[in-house]
Amino acid sequence: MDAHDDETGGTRRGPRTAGEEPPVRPEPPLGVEPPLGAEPPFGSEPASFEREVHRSAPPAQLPSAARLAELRRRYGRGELVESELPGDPLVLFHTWLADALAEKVPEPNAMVVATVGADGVPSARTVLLKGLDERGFVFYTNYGSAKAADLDAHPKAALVFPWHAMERQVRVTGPAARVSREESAAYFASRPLESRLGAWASPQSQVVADRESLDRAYAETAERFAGIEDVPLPDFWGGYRVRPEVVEFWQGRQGRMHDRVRYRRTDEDWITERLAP
Ligand SMILES: Cc1cc2nc3c(=O)[nH]c(=O)nc-3n(C[C@H](O)[C@H](O)[C@H](O)COP(=O)(O)O)c2cc1C
Ligand code: PXP
Repeated sequence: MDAHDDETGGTRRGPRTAGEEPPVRPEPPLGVEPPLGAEPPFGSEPASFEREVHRSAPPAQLPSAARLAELRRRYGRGELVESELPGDPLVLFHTWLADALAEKVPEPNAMVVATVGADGVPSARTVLLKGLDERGFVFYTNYGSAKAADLDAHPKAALVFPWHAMERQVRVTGPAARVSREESAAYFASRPLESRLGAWASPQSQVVADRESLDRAYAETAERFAGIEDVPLPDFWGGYRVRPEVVEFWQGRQGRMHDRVRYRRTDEDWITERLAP
């Protein structure tokens, strides 16, 4: 069964009909993900990124403004049909996440989290969604980070799942609160050792002298916990849960006449509304 035809998903996908233009350019094949845990160990020779991007000459031709202006994609993979939408936005979210996983969207659980600082300035950055249930969307971070300071000042967040390959976007807004220490500890214990050491070693969002000082901090942390398998949860690290109050689903359509459906939480239920694209 085509995942988009799932009745609970409220979305449709079908072949292009006669007379429709083909996409401007065929999509390149998606990269093959290495198996989990296949990354080289911390401190080993980095991937070719640094050599290729930072040490080589700049590309002969930078994209011109005109070329940028021509970059666009014509959407038309699916549609959102109100009569088929589930009453609970999390049901639809799960369907869309499953679709993104099935299509091997890279990092399908990556989401942009926007926060507002005490000074009213917004900030946004990518984090990974690590838990989801009726209570909300969970991510983990350093409680001394800039985003944590923002959430201390304004405990509300906006999330964006940018599933471009699916021609889909999901937006979520709601209050954000720290998860329990037990929940953070359970998640922390599930992380690879090197990431647990990294959490201890990195004063996230602080200015540091140079790369070497970070590497030194990591090496000192590794030494401090040498032989200890159960590296404990730092008290400055843990999760946030964003309780969805508004969830908007966006499906790209032709002519920029996209489908947008917004769910708004009421005392006992959800209201759905269609928004203009
Ligand atoms: C794909 C991706 C996933 C990331 N996941 C996380 C995450 O789950 N938690 C986190 O603290 N930072 C994560 N980061 C790093 C953040 O984007 C950000 O650089 C860091 O949290 C510091 O943000 P802040 O200074 O605004 O607090 C991720 C970055 C990328 C590109
Ligand atoms: C700094 C940082 N903390 C936490 C995470 C969350 O992911 P994980 O728990 O899988 O390392 C990431 C993911 O890139 C990250 O970069």
